[in-house]
Amino acid sequence: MKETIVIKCGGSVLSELSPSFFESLQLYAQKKKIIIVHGGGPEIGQMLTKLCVPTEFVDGLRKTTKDVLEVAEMILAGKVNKQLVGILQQYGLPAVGVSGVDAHLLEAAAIDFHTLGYVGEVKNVNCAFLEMLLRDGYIPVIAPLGADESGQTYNINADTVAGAVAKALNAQQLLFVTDVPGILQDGVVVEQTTVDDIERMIAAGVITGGMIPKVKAAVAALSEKLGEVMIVSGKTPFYTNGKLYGTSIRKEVGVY
Ligand SMILES: Nc1ncnc2c1ncn2[C@@H]1O[C@H](COP(=O)(O)OP(=O)(O)O)[C@@H](O)[C@H]1O
Ligand SMILES: CC(=O)N[C@@H](CCC(=O)OP(=O)(O)O)C(=O)O
Repeated sequence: MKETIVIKCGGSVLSELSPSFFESLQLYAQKKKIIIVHGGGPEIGQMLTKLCVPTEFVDGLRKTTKDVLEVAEMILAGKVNKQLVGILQQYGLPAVGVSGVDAHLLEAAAIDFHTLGYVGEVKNVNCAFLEMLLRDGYIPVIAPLGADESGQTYNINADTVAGAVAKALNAQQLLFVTDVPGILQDGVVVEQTTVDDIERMIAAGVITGGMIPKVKAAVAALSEKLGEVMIVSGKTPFYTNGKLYGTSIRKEVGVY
C-alpha cells in the first residue's frame, strides 16, 4: 500500500517554487499518496496593506479581525489555492483544490478570541473525505481555513493545519517546504534536532516568527507512526537519490 505524505508549501516560497520541486512531487506521486496544505501569509499581508487594514502577529500567528478574516479567505481560498492547483496540473499532477470549510474538512474553534480574534485551531479533520479523494487518485490541495458548528469561519495557520492533517490521517511523512533550507543556527542548517532542542532554541531566540508555528506543528504531529518531520527548502532540490535535505525533527536522538 502507498504511504501517505503531507506536504506544506509555505506562502514565503509559493511564487519561487523551482521546477525541481515539482519534479520531486512527480517522483513522490508515483510512490506515495500526497496531500498538500498551502500557506499564503505574504500575499495576505500585501492585500491587507493595499486595503489599509492593519495586521499584527503574535508568536507567528496573525491576529485576525473580521476584516482580516475576509481578506484571508479571499487570498487563501480564492487566489492562492486556485493558482497552485493550476501549476500542479501543468506538471501533470491531479490536484483538487479545497478549503478546510469544504465538506467540513477542518472543524475549527478559536484558540483565544481575546488575543487572536478569528484564529482557529483544528478540532476535527474529515479523514473520510480526504481518503475518498486519495482513493480516486487525486492530490488534495488544502487552503488553511476552517469553520465551527455555527458556520463561523476561522483563519488557521497553515503549519498547524498540515500537522493536524498528518496526525489525523496517520501519515508516514510530513514535510514543511519553506524559503529557508531548514532551521538555521548561526547561519548553518541544523540537520537533526529533537523536541527538547527545539524548546531550547525557542527560549534562546534562535527560532522566531513564522518558524515557531512550524516547529510547534512538527512536534505536535510526531507519533509512533510519524517518527520524523522534515523542514526543507522549496527553492532548491530537496529530494535527490532517495534522500531529503533539510532539518530532520525527531522526538529524541536516534528514536525512529
Ligand atoms: N532559526 C530559524 N531558522 C530558519 N528560519 C527562521 C528561524 N527563525 C525564524 N525564521 C524565519 O522563519 C521563516 C519561515 O517561516 P514563514 O515566513 O512563516 O514561512 P512559510 O510561509 O514558509 O511558513 C524564515 O524565512 C525565517 O525568516
Ligand atoms: C493564523 C495565521 O497566522 N494564519 C495565516 C494563514 C496563512 C499561512 O499560514 O501562511 P504561511 O504558511 O505562508 O505562513 C496568515 O494569516 O498568514
